[in-house]
Amino acid sequence: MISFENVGMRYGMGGEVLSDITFRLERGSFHFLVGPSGAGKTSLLKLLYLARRPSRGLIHFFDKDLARIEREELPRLRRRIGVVFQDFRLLDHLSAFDNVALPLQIKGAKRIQIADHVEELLSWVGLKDRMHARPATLSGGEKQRVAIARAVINKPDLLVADEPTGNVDPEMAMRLMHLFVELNKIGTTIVIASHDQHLVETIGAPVLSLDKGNMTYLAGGKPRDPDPDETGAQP
Ligand SMILES: Nc1ncnc2c1ncn2[C@@H]1O[C@H](COP(=O)(O)OP(=O)(O)OP(=O)(O)O)[C@@H](O)[C@H]1O
Repeated sequence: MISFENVGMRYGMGGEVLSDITFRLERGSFHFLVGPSGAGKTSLLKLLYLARRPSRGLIHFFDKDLARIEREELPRLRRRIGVVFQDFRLLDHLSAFDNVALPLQIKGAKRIQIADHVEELLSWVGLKDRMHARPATLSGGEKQRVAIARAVINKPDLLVADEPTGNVDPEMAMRLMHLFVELNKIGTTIVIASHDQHLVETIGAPVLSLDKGNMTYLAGGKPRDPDPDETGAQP
């Protein structure tokens, strides 16, 4: 579904922050993206959610050559991608409920369906009581859960998440992973950047590993559905 061939990326006139990146994401696959701070994970995710274009190499996106995709076509493609940003990017003037409802409203869903669905999802991520709160009054972990709910509510074709469990406790991290695994089961292709080695090992999905802008290995594995009650504690 998505392939990178010798892709390089730089910011402005700076040096390459990604070099010769080659990999393939099959439709419905689930990968973790790991690597030390500054390795290029967020930069690679930006290419994946079409926020930036590569400075060299070939990217096929939803089986189309990215270089041939017209600028006007990009918003339509972006609507097929759910993104959990590292800094959440919630809309401050909207409640948690309205932030999560937004992708469904844009899609033209009926109000009653939106209400049921948003409530169900916010309850699942433990925010039933905080539904009407504005982002400014939410903790970091609460904001992160709103951001995740907003990214998954639409059942996107591709979900890209940057450290989506960085601000929550191990029990909630497992619960959120369960959400991603369930989404993956119904066909969403998933890429999650994470520093949490325990989580990566517990889920057991294949791993894309970056170091200083180079992809160092692609390890195998099959994502396992975590028990939402699992605490994530080390044995
Ligand atoms: N907007 C930018 N302009 C210029 N350089 C940038 C920009 N964003 C990131 N970089 C540089 O690109 C390199 C890769 O950064 P990136 O944020 O992709 O790494 P990362 O692996 O996601 O790091 P972390 O785990 O700390 O989030 C770093 O050297 C960083 O300084």
